[in-house]
Amino acid sequence: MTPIVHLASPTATDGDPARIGAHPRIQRVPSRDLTLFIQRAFLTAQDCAGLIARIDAQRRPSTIADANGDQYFRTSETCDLDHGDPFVAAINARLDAFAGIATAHGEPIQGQRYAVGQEFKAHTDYFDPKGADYPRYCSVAGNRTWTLMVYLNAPAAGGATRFTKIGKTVQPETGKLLAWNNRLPDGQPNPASIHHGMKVRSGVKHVITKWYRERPWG
Ligand SMILES: O=C(O)CCC(=O)C(=O)O
Ligand SMILES: [Fe+2]
Repeated sequence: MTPIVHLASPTATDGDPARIGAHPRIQRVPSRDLTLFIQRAFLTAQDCAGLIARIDAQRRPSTIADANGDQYFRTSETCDLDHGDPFVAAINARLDAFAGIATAHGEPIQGQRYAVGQEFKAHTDYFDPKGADYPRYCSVAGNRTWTLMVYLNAPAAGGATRFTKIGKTVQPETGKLLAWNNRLPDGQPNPASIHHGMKVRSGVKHVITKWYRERPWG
């Protein structure tokens, strides 16, 4: 079990790279074009196992916005984690504390599961403001701002995350967190945040994804 830690909920509406960069054991990926942080062992193996069990119990086919005609663009499965579950709520509080962003600005955590051959081709997490699905996904809460993603395990082969524009590939590792800003300093979407969840070659890969919004969610 995750110890119950009472974290003060942050009040900021956006992530602050200086604050995130000051966390212990944090690494910043050198890039002029993207603010991207890595922290190994953000979650324990026990936390990860608890999340994997919940994801496996509740999964559905993953979806994308702005369908592009490629039915193999995102072939994984997704789980909408239940935030009424105290275990999930505790992990959510830790993600918010890490991001330094008010809980109200976060979407519920999702789990993603990739079997052999499954992937999520190169995409951005923000919604294209000119895309047909933008009003549907963004009219209330605005666009996505920061992404936090945690690998829950390391598949036997494959499943890296490749940031194609900045030329950085991150290997899955149990409990390793990635955090990046999907926006430029002026608030516009940052195309250099494009990334590819590469095919799993052997084993199964699980991650959680946590997205923050410009305005409160829901
Ligand atoms: O699984 C990965 O490595 C990337 C996942 C991802 O990019 C997403 O869910 O938006
Ligand atoms: Fe993504």
